[in-house]
Amino acid sequence: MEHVISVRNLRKTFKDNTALKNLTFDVRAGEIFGFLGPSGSGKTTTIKILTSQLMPSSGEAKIFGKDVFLQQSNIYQSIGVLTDTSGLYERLSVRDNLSLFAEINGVAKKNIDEALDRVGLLPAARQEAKKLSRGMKQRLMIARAVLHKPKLLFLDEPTSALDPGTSLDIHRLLRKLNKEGTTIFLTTHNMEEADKLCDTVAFLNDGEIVDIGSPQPLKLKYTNNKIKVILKDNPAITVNNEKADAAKIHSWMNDEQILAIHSLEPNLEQVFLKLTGREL
Ligand SMILES: Nc1ncnc2c1ncn2[C@@H]1O[C@H](COP(=O)(O)OP(=O)(O)OP(=O)(O)O)[C@@H](O)[C@H]1O
Repeated sequence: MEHVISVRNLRKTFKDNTALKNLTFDVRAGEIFGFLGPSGSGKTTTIKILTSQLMPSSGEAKIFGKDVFLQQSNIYQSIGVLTDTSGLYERLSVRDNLSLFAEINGVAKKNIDEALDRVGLLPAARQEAKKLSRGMKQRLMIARAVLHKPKLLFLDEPTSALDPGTSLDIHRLLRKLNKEGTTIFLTTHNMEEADKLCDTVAFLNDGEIVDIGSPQPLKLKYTNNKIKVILKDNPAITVNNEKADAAKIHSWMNDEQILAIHSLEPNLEQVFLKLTGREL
């Protein structure tokens, strides 16, 4: 499998503060990769290094097989970066925002309407940016990041300031971009978002990856192997998912007592807590 991002023993120290300690991970072509961690764990520092905005103290970071620090000028052709919603020209229209951005960055303008269409903003092309909702602004920022059709898109907390409905909208958009072939690297501290969107998640704590994998296997790895049974005349009863407790479930079933059975598989939030002792 082709690796779009390869990071080996990456370390970043700011004076006496070690923000990243020996990070090692790979991102496969075509996946949505979630970099999860609480505030201060090193997510933005990692994105900055991967997008060659910040030098690491040591280690190696490659994008499309090329070292990000040796090939700086080429890297921006294959990546798109969205770090926050600042930097829009409030008084310009949606289309003119992209047009000016294209001019400043030497990107062809022919893709503007296609980019607006991809993010569902074509009908709003003439609207002034300052009149857009937060979600629409975020879409415009995404359109800006994908204007040159990058194969890899970096998103730092893409839904952090959005309400749940608008976040869902952005999730749908990211899935669409991913289906069209864009590999996505996103940071978030929203575990539900990561669970729904990501093919792979890496848990970052204090500058270290404490576990990495697909959400479902990760949750199963840390499951406590319990099942919750809700009976007609009783509160919920927790039993072990083991042979010894099978007879109990069988007998409740025979007596038509069972209203519902739930596995007690942990969510990613609980997995993180189990791994680090820290909430997000
Ligand atoms: N320019 C800097 N100078 C000094 N320390 C820094 C600098 N940038 C980041 N740090 C420190 O590095 C650590 C990681 O910060 P980083 O911004 O990468 O975390 P984060 O996971 O992105 O947090 P958040 O979710 O709040 O954005 C923190 O302790 C932070 O204070």
